[in-house]
Amino acid sequence: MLQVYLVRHGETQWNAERRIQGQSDSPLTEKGEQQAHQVAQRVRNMGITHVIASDLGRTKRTAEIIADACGCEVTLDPRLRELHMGVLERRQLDSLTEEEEGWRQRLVNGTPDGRIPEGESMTDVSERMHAALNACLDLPEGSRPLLVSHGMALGSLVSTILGLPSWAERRLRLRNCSISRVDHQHSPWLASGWVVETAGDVSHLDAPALDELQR
Ligand SMILES: O=C(O)[C@@H](CO)OP(=O)(O)O
Repeated sequence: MLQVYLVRHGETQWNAERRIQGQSDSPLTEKGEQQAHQVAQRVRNMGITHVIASDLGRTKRTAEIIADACGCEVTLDPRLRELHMGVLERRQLDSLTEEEEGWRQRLVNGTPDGRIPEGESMTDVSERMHAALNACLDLPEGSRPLLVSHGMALGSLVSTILGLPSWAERRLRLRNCSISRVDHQHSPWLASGWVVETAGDVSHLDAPALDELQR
């Protein structure tokens, strides 16, 4: 049975400032670096064979710290990027106008194909996340990959595996450097395909950062 670990990157400067990142980027804070080391300690003896990360700086840095501890290389996969948040990227959440907040709400509350102008829909992000996850099925027998990605991207993946709409990600708390795990099972009795083993585990972190959108 293929087991795939899913890790959200460490806290960034803009997470701490409640600034929307999407496919824009900001560096890990000191706390974010510390969280990445704590995940690395947690997974270093778990037999991870591949560390695959979104190509944004915050995920790359988190992945490097984890890969270093696991003795593997980082591979980049742009399909693991965060949802593109269009014209609202780089903006501070509390500075949004009523109209802008409306775009964001329509997106997170599941208006079909809702998107921020110039951004992606939740369906777009969950489709590319599933493609990246399914690519793990082509790895050699016995592989145990760990993917480093983002809050909404991972949330939409886990939600849709559960059979929920992609915007159910708002109901999942995937904090910075949380670990989730999904397994691919073949079973004549249970559901075949991807199943969720764990979501949002932060027991390895001494001080979980508060998610910027959940404070
Ligand atoms: O892009 C962002 O601002 C947040 C949204 O949840 O995602 P992440 O910090 O996981 O990249």
